Amino acid sequence: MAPAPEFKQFRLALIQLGSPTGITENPTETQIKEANLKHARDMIDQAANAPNREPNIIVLPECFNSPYGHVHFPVYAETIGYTPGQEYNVEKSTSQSVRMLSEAASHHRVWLIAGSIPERDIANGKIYNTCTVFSPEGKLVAIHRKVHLFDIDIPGKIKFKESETLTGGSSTTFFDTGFARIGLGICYDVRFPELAMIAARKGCHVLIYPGAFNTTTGPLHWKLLQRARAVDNQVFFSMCSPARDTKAGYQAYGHSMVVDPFGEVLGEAKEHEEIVHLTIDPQLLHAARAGIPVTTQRRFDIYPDVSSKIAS
Ligand SMILES: O=C(O)CCC(=O)C(=O)O
Repeated sequence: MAPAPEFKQFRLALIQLGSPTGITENPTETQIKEANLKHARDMIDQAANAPNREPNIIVLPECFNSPYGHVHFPVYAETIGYTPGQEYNVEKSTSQSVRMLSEAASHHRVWLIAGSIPERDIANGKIYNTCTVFSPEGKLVAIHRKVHLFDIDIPGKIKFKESETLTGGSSTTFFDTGFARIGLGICYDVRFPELAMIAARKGCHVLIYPGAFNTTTGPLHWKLLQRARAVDNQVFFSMCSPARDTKAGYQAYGHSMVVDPFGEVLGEAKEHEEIVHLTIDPQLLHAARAGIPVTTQRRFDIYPDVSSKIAS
């Protein structure tokens, strides 16, 4: 593994994306996707052009091009065809989302962590919840397929079963910029500390998880989990949500945020559409690690089985 780049100060913008307005009544799926993509593009422009706060990284939320729900994933899924470590030809991509996102990243010369979209793998026919990452040259440089599928049932509150149509990814993902190593996850992945821990051990300074919690588990755990992952690993931790749409079948919690390596919330949106602009200062990471040196105090001798299933 290549050494992590030196961690330098940079600016981050989280787009808490709302639903597009002005869609015709009873729109087709094609019209909904086109409106979602156009709205995302407009908001990327807005984030990139913020005076005196031009970001180095822009983040979109989970499932930004489709409604959120297992019945929608197969309908909205696009084929990407990315192989890690191999050059990807965006011009030849059949994914309209990938083409739009690449153009937006290169137009603004910005890193783009493009939330997630439903992805169909042409080789096995399976559908994944996939985050794509674009460099300031518009190159697709990484994808993360949501590893842990959101299958929950809280009687009377919320039942959701992504596994009815989705398959979980099978790798941890990070990528290097000129100013930080960034680790990725998607939403429910935040509940599994091992994923964040592995990314931090591999040298990630900042972990970014597009997400879409709901109005039941959001108030309970959204902030708690991000603060926990930040403190466990002494890294910056951020999740970017869609804005809450009270007319949608699935109401996202909102509250996109960034937590620093001490566990303090650096910035947080409310429920509506909003762009959170923040500066990420490496000094906070260095100060947390120097003052509370857990990163050098670990007792690997007593927890070698941390990532193995313990026989019952
Ligand atoms: O973990 C939760 O409570 C919510 C997860 C979620 O909404 C998702 O994975 O999409």
